[in-house]
Amino acid sequence: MTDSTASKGKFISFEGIDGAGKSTHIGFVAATLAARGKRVVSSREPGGTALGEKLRDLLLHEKMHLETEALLMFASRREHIAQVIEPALARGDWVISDRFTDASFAYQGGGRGLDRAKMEALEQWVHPHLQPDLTLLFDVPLDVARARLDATRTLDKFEQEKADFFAACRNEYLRRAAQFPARIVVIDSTQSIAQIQAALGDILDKLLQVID
Ligand SMILES: Nc1ncnc2c1ncn2[C@@H]1O[C@H](COP(=O)(O)OP(=O)(O)OP(=O)(O)O)[C@@H](O)[C@H]1O
Ligand SMILES: Cc1cn([C@H]2C[C@H](O)[C@@H](COP(=O)(O)O)O2)c(=O)[nH]c1=O
Repeated sequence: MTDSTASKGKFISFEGIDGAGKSTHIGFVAATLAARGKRVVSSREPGGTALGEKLRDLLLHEKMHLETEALLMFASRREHIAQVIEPALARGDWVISDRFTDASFAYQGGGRGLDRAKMEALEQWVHPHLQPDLTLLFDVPLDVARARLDATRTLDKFEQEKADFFAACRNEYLRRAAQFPARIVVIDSTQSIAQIQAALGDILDKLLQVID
């Protein structure tokens, strides 16, 4: 949970393996919150700042050592937290981030095999007192995600990975959902977009009821 003494807004992260469908729903969640009178800041990782977007370009297109990749993800995150997330929460705005630290555990940890303890050390260093209030984990079988990706785009470095990489990412996401059930809500992303939006509406209603 966010540190209530340091922040007044709420922080929602979107997660899932590439092609799970998370980005499709960010606009819907932002519009739902805005209709309920919340000021919303939408952002993404890696990225979200001028420097973070430069790091994103490197991360998504250049080969690099696994630990360099993990460190650059957290470098982008440090900048994102300092420049975007913390100021927005302090103003009372809601922050929606397309990925946050669960992605590092899933991709660099699960997918690439980086020791979880190293990731935990980076997390403690970079954001010891900040966690999303809610994480929406869009979960789909690998073949569904792959078919969605193949239908739509030129693949980046991560999206070109093989099925066993994404299986390990997905397992780590689901392991974390089991570890943090109060924060991470798993959404069956094989459902239609309309069904998912109905489920998201219910989740947001509950979150807003707790607050209002
Ligand atoms: N529930 C759904 N049913 C059918 N198609 C979907 C669904 N959700 C998303 N899609 C389609 O799948 C494709 C990938 O969706 P999207 O870009 O949201 O995935 P993503 O998880 O954000 O991927 P990435 O993390 O790689 O950006 C898009 O063409 C989108 O329209
Ligand atoms: C934050 C973060 C991201 N990644 C990977 C996951 C995706 O393949 C890309 C981001 O692309 P998206 O389509 O915009 O989601 O980066 C990662 O490996 N580790 C991270 O911490």
